[in-house]
Amino acid sequence: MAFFERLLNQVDLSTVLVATAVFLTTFWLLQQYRKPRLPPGPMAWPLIGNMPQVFGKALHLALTNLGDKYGPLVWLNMGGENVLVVNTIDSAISSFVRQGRVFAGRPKQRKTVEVLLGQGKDIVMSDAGPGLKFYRKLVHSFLSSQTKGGKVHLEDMIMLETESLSDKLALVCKTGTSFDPKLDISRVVANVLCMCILDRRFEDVDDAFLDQLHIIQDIVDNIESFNIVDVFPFLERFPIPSWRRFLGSLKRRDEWLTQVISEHKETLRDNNRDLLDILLKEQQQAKNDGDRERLALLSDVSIGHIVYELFGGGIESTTMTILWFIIYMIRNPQWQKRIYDEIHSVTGSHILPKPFDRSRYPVLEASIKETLRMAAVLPVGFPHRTMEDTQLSGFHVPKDTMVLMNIWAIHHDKQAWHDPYCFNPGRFLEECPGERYSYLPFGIGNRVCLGSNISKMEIFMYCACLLSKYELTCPAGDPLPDITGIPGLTLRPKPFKIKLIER
Ligand code: HEM
Repeated sequence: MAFFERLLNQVDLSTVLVATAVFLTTFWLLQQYRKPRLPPGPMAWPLIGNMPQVFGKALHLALTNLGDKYGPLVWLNMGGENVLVVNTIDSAISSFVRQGRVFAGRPKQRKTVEVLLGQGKDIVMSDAGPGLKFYRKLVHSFLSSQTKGGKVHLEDMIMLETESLSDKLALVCKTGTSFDPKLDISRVVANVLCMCILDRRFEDVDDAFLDQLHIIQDIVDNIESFNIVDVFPFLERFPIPSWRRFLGSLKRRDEWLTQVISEHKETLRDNNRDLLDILLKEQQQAKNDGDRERLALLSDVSIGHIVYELFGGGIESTTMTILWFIIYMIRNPQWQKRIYDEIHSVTGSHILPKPFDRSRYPVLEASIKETLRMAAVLPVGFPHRTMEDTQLSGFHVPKDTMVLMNIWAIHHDKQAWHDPYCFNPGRFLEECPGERYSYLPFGIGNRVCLGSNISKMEIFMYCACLLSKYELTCPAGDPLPDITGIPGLTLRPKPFKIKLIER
């Protein structure tokens, strides 16, 4: 005791305060050192997090700006949810490929998705796991069997639709009128997917087709923008107009699918007409085997979701790509002429290329690749989720983090591309040596797009059809079509009209 009394008499108050401050600072620094280091990002506000940094702006552009400031990985908090943004090809490979399984989850479901799926399961919104693996394998093996060379069926389907597009273009060109190409393009895109998946096609003016297009649009709108019911689920009992409209669309989708599935069941034969036949036969097999697990994955509702997702998702992204191609061609007539000359030097006349001959048309192929780079139709892909705690480039990434692959930023990375905002198909023609392929329009890793090959074939044929006979222009007096687009889950071009001039 005497020792402490003597010590206290010798030490003045300021010394005690300094020592305490040093102790607390050291303790805090040690705590910080031991705490897992998260990727860098802007400071988050209580409750709203980093909403102000992205609110009211196109998401892909806001995230790209943050990437310029904070680097390849950006950490955000969106209304309480951890979000990691991946802005470069190297970090995309490190996460989605090298740690493919960990980064393959999908975010937790919200009310819109719950209602969209009902009792069923699907591919796009399903978490990684044996069910998803089973679905992906089935769909992948079917689609790749269709898109490999020598499959007369798919080639015939695409040629048939190309001819129907060609007839339509000839008709419009003859009348000399300008027109919005969206409906004609989406119809031929839809017909190939629909034939492949459901063995049916839509006629030129078909109310059933228009109805399905509206339903798809409504579903996409509701998924991409939070419906008020997602925020306050109890509101689903109230007559909120956007929610009622969404439910109405789902009812019409379900009626259509029930009809298509029951017609297929009644006419099921040994040979497979389409993907739906394959899924229904798998269902039958699971019943025969008494395999309850597989049967649960193959309920009519789940089969309906899978076919509708492939059909709806495929139409939207493929159509948007072709519309962007038209826009870039109108704005860059020198590339139109090069493609026209290429088609004519290979086929020797107005004859169209064949879907499996893409390698013979490098200029057209390069222009399509450059369109996919510039437009980045799915600018931030579909959100992923980490399935467990992990490390990425020396940073800690906790389980259940939402991960956004910023395809837009990767496609416009100044380190990888010279003048990235300039449309230049020469990049894919070895005319710009040294440019790195910071390029993943169809995603990468375990959740990579399942329809890339079929959509590439469709895009190639319809773009060839447009350019093999006509010069694409905008109507006299109209400004050039805009390249900023309408942001959302997909980046859609603003409505525009074209005029065809026969060459
Ligand atoms: C130009 C056209 C297309 C583009 C740019 C595109 C792009 C993409 C992208 C970026 C993803 C997200 C990958 C991820 O989550 O990491 C995706 C997923 C997907 N795509 Fe495509 N896609 C196109 C056409 C199609 C077509 C025609 C189909 C169907 C036949 C299709 C079916 C799917 C499916 C089912 C998924 C989800 C895969 C999963 O969640 O495991 N896509 N696509």
